[in-house]
Amino acid sequence: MSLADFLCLYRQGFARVAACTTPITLGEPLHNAMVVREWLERCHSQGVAVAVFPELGLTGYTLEDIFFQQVVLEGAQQALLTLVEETADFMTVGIVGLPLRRGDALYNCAAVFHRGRILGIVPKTMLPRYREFYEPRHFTSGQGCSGTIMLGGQAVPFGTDILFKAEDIPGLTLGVEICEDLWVPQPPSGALAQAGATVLANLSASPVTVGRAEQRALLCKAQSMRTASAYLYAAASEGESTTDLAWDGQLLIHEAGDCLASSERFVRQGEMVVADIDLDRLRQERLQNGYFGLAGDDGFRHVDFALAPEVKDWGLRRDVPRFPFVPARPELCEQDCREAWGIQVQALCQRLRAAHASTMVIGVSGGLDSALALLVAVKAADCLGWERSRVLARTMPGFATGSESLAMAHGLMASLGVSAGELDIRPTALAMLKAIDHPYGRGEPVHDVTFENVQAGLRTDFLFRLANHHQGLVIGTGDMSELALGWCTYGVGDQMAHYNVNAGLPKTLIQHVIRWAVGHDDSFSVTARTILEKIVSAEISPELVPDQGQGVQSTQQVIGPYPLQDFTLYYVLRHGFAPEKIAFLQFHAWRDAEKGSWPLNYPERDRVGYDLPTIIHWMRLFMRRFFATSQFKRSAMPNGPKVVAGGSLSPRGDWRAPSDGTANLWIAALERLASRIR
Ligand SMILES: Nc1ncnc2c1ncn2[C@@H]1O[C@H](COP(=O)(O)OP(=O)(O)OC[C@H]2O[C@@H]([n+]3cccc(C(=O)O)c3)[C@H](O)[C@@H]2O)[C@@H](O)[C@H]1O
Ligand SMILES: Nc1ncnc2c1ncn2[C@@H]1O[C@H](COP(=O)(O)OP(=O)(O)OP(=O)(O)O)[C@@H](O)[C@H]1O
Ligand SMILES: NC(=O)CC[C@H](N)C(=O)O
Repeated sequence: MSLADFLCLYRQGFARVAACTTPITLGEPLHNAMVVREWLERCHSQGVAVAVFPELGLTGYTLEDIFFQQVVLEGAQQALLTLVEETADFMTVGIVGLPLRRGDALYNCAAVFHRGRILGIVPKTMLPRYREFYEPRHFTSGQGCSGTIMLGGQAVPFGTDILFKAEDIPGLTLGVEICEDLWVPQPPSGALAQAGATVLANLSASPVTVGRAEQRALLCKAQSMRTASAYLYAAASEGESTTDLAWDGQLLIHEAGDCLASSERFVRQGEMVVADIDLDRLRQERLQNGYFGLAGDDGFRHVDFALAPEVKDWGLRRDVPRFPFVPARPELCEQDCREAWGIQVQALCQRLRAAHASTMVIGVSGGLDSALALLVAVKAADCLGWERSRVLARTMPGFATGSESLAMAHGLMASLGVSAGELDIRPTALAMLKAIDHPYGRGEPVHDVTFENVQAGLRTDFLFRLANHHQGLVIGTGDMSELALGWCTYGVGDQMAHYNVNAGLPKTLIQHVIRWAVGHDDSFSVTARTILEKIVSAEISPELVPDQGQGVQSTQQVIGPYPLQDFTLYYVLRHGFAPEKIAFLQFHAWRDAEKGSWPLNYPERDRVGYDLPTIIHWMRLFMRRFFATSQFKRSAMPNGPKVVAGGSLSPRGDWRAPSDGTANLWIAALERLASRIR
């Protein structure tokens, strides 16, 4: 095992796929086959596992009654055999379209071939006969077909019940359908996917009309999402007859609802799109929802082949976002922020009404999380028609509170028109430290976890008693990343609240939601905006340990950079990926600060890269804290809404796990990886 293994996409649960459209000459199968051969050679040299070409591409789709001419049918079959022979050295599985006679019926077929062998023939099921289409005049539907066909003296599997499985690439199983098959209420690919096909290939000859490109994209996107699969679509282009129609050669690759690649249309001389699909993602998705792969005796035939890709760094032809919780595209980021904000406010309003609360109580530190929670509280008050003075905001300086934070907390509270106040926790904290005989109580500079938690605990204590006193609810501020890492003080501490509006938001999203909210809500003043901009730009710190020349206590120096930890959280929580896979993705996303896009407004100074050892270092810490030491805090966490599609950590919702587990398997996997790359 080496770095090349680690970097090889085929060792990390990916497969490279392609959709191609080639120029054809109507009724000249051998010529067309040799063009396909050239494109397959390109696919092979780029490490492509599967390449799909258009419907009836060896002859052309628009031959009409010429399909009944013997020389055409014999020529097509011969062209296929020649193509298969001439591509025998290629790693790529080719899928081409041609008419094939079986008995006394003619079928519109897809031929699937690999390393000199025809793996199977799939006939088209749904034959359109409306408007511009006349397929039943020439072809018989393959519905229910399950047999063989003689090709080049060999019996080849023929039917709509075939799954093509790469025995050496876990999760790479191919199912095939043809054009109209996708346009019907129940496309054959639905059953193919349920029986195990993860990659669905569609050979198409779809004449272009105004608006049809969007319809095709919609169908491909929806089918890939519904079937938790990769959907490859290749439409016919130049060379098809324009007697009554035109041909744009649209190419699409979707994965579970995401568009990974799409082509220019109306190009000449053919085109191809390539993308690396995440087979692990598809398999994990299926494992979680339980609708797939019910049994081996499902009535489908399985044709196995060995892909045998060369093990090397083929690169990764796929965008891996740095921030899985924060889209880099500004309009998508805006959309997510608007949704998150709406969810937080709606959820809080409902709880306040149901609990017949008279006030909201919140501790405001001058930091990021309490700033967002305060904004949400203010907005909920506005929505419920409450005076903002019913939001009881308190800043509570402790032993390490900086003057900047204190000033920002006061400024923020004042600018929002809430009922603001200051509660100095130091005398009570000192009394408590003395009472438990802590060295700090005797004047010694001992700043251990007890010292920290006494402060965090007393703040919470004050807030809860204030809430009792004013018939209020304590609004929690802790975010999802802190919950993932156990970065909060349990029970009598910031882990507890009556209702936590931030529990579903990862730290990397919070700054964007704050920016969005103040930018889109006129009820927040210019002063509030200016203060919030400063809060968003400040170093993240719990301010529990005094600065003694070592600088302000930095959260990310202890628990790692939040961008990396949120990245790991997303893939652990949403996809259940193994550490090595997450490291591979993280490496691609974060290794080069110059490459890829950054979210709008992301500070220049934070645009950094991380090498693999650093990634592994922080992932080790994540795995230990997430799996071994912090679940007990989540198992007892207060109510609060799920916000992001990546998941939530509620023990009543997305994440149910034992409070006494271990992280040994994850740590061991990371140790193995670390020793390989050393
Ligand atoms: N499985 C389990 N089931 C039940 N209880 C378990 C347990 N494992 C440990 N425990 C108990 O829990 C204790 C540990 O939990 P806890 O008392 O919370 O203490 P702990 O997690 O050790 O400390 C809290 C940490 O969070 C940081 N913090 C606090 C507040 C705010 C922020 C912020 O930036 O937002 C950060 C703070 O700097 C400190 O490092 C253990 O000492 C043990 O007594
Ligand atoms: N000085 C303080 N005054 C009032 N409340 C505080 C103070 N310090 C902490 N808190 C409360 O405890 C919570 C956790 O503290 P912490 O400082 O970790 O979070 P934060 O300042 O809101 O945001 P960040 O984690 O980004 O610094 C705060 O959100 C706040 O509700
Ligand atoms: N060749 C076909 O089956 C084409 C029919 C399909 N409805 C389309 O327009 O794309």
